[in-house]
Amino acid sequence: MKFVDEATIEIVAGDGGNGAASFRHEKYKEFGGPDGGDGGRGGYVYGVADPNLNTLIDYRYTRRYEAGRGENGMGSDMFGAAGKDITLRFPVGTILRDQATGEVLHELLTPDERIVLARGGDGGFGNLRFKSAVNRAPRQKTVGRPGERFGLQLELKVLADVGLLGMPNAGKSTFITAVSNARPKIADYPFTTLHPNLGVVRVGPEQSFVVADIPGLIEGASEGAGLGHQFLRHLQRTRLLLHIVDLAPFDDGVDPVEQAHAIVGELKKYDAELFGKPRWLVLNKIDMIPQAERAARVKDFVKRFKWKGPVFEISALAREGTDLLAKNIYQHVRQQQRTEQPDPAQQDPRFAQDD
Ligand SMILES: Nc1nc2c(ncn2[C@@H]2O[C@H](COP(=O)(O)OP(=O)(O)OP(=O)(O)O)[C@@H](O)[C@H]2O)c(=O)[nH]1
Repeated sequence: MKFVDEATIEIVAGDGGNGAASFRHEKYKEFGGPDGGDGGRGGYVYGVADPNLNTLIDYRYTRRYEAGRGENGMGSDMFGAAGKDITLRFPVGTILRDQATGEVLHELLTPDERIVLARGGDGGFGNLRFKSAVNRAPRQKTVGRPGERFGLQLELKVLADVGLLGMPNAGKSTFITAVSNARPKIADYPFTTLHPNLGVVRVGPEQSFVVADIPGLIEGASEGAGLGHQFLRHLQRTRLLLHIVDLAPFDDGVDPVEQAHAIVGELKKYDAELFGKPRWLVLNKIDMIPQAERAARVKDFVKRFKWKGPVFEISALAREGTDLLAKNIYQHVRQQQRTEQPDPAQQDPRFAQDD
């Protein structure tokens, strides 16, 4: 299955309602003045960056999004009601492009950011507006203006803060499940991660980060065997890599140190920029190692792997050590984020913040 991260939709803001041409009907008065009200404005289409969404999959099924038309004006000075606005929710990291030109209109980078996608048309004027000293009974009225409409291309560029590395079966999916709201498919055989798993990890009411595994980063992936390359662009902003190691592999004769070296070798070939990111070692499945042996196993691994960076011991399955790790990750990510705020000057004025 391909990771769905692109969709094209049609955005249709509401047309304005027409103005009315009407005259007052009053008893005993032959010619009442004009009383046709204006049409209502058409509904707007808004876009919001929703931190709880991870994919654009829904936009593959429903392609057309239309706001309401403004009501027509009526007699007795009645103005038409505005058309109903609609709000489309996109995952944080969605890039919006004009389908016709391919031009990037906006990138939704900030959680809960709200923008105008398409403006509804203004309502037409009723004949009330055309009354003047020389024309007391105008029949003029205007029709509502059309709402904006265009094809919108969506591309989800997931801004993962943390990338997961590890051999198949190391427990990456289980780790994401343990700490985040994602529900990746988990199976007890290698290569289950054929598309990237993503999760938003919340460590407090307003504190979260996005974790994503890096699929197919196994031997051969750097030659294009896996889906890794496709996914690489989603990891451009990764601030930390977690190298997850199964410290208790089932197969006899499998040395976790050799496996860990293989991953690092792959990473190096795969992408120099990723290789240069800060990396932490996460020793998983410690629940399978008798308590008395754990310290020695960890020490032995670190020594033989010649590892000098941070080390965490966890059981993703039993959720041991996972909260502590998540809190440490958050602090690290936060520190780095402070120095990398998106530049608001890059935003298209047509899509300026709506207030
Ligand atoms: N005992 C134990 N089993 C674990 C732990 N973490 C993961 N597992 C098991 O290891 C197997 C593989 O876990 P996954 O989370 O699918 O591993 P993965 O690294 O995502 O594997 P791929 O999707 O193939 O890349 C599953 O049967 C998990 O239940 C752990 O901490 N302790």
